[in-house]
Amino acid sequence: MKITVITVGKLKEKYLKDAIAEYSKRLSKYGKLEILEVADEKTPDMASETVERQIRQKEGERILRYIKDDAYVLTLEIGGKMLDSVEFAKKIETLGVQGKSHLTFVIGGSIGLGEEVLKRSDYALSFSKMTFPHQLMRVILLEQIYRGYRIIEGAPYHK
Ligand SMILES: C[S@@+](CC[C@H](N)C(=O)[O-])C[C@H]1O[C@@H](n2cnc3c(N)ncnc32)[C@H](O)[C@@H]1O
Repeated sequence: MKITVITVGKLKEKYLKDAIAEYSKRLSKYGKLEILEVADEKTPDMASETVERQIRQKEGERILRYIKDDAYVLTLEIGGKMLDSVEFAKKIETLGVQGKSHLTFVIGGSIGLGEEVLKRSDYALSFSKMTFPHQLMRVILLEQIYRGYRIIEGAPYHK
């Protein structure tokens, strides 16, 4: 299975880069992983709703260019469906059985995802009602995908 993670903005902190490198290495056993970064837009401190919508739209256009027609798209949304780790593992496994061999996860920028990206989504996935920084969200997502594969193969990691 191929997994693409589309994110907004460049990862800055070394400790996050190290964590991404570690989980990318662990995940390489299970398939091809690619992490794509699209440029973020500068968000003014006191941006109006209209300006924020325009920013989400611009970032969204960049995200959509990276989404392949055959990809099954999971957008990360606070208001999406919450799964526990076993359910998430089952979701990945079931998609594989259904022949969905290319999963694309999309993490929004600091003000979230635009409408057009949400429309392209096949599944809205929530990691809780709490808001996580988008850069940290990458690490949490990769760890959960790795955990999912370990659960699927019955390995002891998730205990
Ligand atoms: C800082 S958050 C954006 C907050 C923005 N107000 C919103 O509601 O989307 C950046 C991105 O991280 C992801 N994210 C943050 N917390 C999340 C959560 N609990 N579940 C799923 N995704 C989350 C989403 O993709 C979000 O677009």
